[in-house]
Amino acid sequence: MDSTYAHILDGKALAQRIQAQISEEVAQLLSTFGRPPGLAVLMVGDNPASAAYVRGKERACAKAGIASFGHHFPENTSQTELEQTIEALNQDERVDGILVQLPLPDHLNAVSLLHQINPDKDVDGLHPVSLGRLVRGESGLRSCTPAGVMRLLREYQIEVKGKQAVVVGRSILVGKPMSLMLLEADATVTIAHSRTENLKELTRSADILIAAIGRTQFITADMVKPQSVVIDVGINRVSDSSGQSRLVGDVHFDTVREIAQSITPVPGGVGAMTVAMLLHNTVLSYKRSQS
Ligand SMILES: Nc1nc2c(c(=O)[nH]1)N[C@@H](CN(C=O)c1ccc(C(=O)N[C@@H](CCC(=O)O)C(=O)O)cc1)CN2
Repeated sequence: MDSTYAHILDGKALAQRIQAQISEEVAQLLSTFGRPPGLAVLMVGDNPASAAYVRGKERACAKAGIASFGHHFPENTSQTELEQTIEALNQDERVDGILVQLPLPDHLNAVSLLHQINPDKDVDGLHPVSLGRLVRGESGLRSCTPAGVMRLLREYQIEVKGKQAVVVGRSILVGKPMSLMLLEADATVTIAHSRTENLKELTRSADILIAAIGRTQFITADMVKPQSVVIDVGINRVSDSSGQSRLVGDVHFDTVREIAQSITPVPGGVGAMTVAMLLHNTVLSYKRSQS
């Protein structure tokens, strides 16, 4: 590796290692308790990106020996039908985890559906009870993407305690839980967003910068503190001049890697960790139901 470039935090390789460990654990749990952990995924419509993520989750479950129960609904499905399905899954003893793939079509109320999931099966960590446990620092199911970031930082032995962390983005899926998890790990946390004034001043103060703003290559080298850790949560599909499409993050990787100490790539960084953490949460929920 050229020493002037940042160290690459390889989420894909780490996710594969975690998933291999989960497979071994699932085999043991199956022989002890006589059934595998189960994950139900609800998907509405045929958004191609969501369909690809759901397929990825189902493939990962199959590889780990986790039973997956796919519920794929047409675009015009009603709120009531989804509520009834969630209620049935809440009662289903084969199902340890339930998730609603986001985003949902506009006519559906995602928040109300997420509230209906039994918090003990909330493997996406998006139910108010799960988020409340996070706020209080109690153990519980943590949202997958920020949990994946924390695991990456831990595995690469990146010190979080006492560091200045700036999270750019305030979504319920990433920005808010990410900030709370960093706080839980004793970082000094600032949340920035699209309305933040003097954003560059803030991001340049970050020892750990989390980009989760949903804007293609928004974080440029002049916004980054030299020798900092840059975590890119963005996933944006772009087309080049020849019409070829590829994924890029919220960070301008080619320039930022010249000044950061460590950086996650896109693809191959945080995204892969999301699925590994989902499997982790499903197994955690299963083990709790057996004890
Ligand atoms: N209910 C949920 N909906 C959504 C979530 C979520 O955590 N829960 N997150 C995203 C999408 N997502 C999982 O659902 C997800 C995103 C990215 C990846 C991933 O593996 N990315 C790879 C690239 C994959 C590719 O080539 O397309 C990477 O970054 O390396 C997995 C899952 C929104 N919805």
